[in-house]
Amino acid sequence: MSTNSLIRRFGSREVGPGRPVYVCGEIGINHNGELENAFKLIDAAAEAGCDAVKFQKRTPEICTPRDQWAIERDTPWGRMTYIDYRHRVEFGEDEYRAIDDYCTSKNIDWFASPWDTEAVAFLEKFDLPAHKVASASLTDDELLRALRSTGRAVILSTGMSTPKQIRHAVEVLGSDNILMCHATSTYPAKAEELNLRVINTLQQEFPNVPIGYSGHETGLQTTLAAVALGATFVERHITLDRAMWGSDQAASVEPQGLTRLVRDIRTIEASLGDGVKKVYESELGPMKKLRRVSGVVAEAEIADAAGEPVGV
Ligand SMILES: C=C(OP(=O)(O)O)C(=O)O
Repeated sequence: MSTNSLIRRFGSREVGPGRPVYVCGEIGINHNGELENAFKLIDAAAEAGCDAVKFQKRTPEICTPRDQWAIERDTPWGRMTYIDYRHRVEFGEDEYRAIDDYCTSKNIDWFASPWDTEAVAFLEKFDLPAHKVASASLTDDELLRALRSTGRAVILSTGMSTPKQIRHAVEVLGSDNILMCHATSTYPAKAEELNLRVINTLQQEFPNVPIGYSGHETGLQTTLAAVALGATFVERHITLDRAMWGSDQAASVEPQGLTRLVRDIRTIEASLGDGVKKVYESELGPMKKLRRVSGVVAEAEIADAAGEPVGV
């Protein structure tokens, strides 16, 4: 199989093996319904060097079970019913137009996970690089069919899903223009339940699908390990402040951490190399100084090493 069958086009960027890891800051609903917060999070993601920010788009009447609409809860905006709260944290078209313009001005992609088919139609008003299927929606065939029909790249998240359910979702979506991410759907996820080797299991089971990682853990090390294991894109929730009100804030990365995460991802991907054993020109000096053969420096060996890569 040619490597190119594993490359997905996201607008002007390419995602897949051999391409820079595509890093997405998941804003989700951490903006708490305030456009100003969304802009600040976009600033943080762009400054950190992320390729994209992501949102979640729901039609509250469809996504909220009818028997929960009237349940009252305390919120930063006072006591309100659950359905009113769901509307309060949802952006409409004007806000997304402003987000679209803002992201363009910052040269950062944005896209979203639609949680229902109306949300797909809503997002299709914009020229987005991709759509995402949240792990919770993996078994929603109607949603998957609607996403397939957009012709855009679709990122399928696989938390809380069995291998059989994942295979079925791939059948519904088709494998030509999808990417898949390994995820554990707990918030925050424990290290012992991240099971990062599943990244390699998915690579083997779906050899023509680029595999990435959607993390909900605290800390950054395990997301960096996912990159070392071959994740071609990475998503982490981002927040302005982990202490802010909202269910996802505590398991999110703050701006400083995001900057470190992207910096370290870039270092790791540069360090992974191409896997071909070679002697670097920069090693010739140390070789001359340090390597001894029968008490003398092996001049011939240096000359040899300066040539073609050495096969092993
Ligand atoms: C919840 C989402 O994704 P994941 O399952 O990857 O966390 C989402 O993208 O809305």
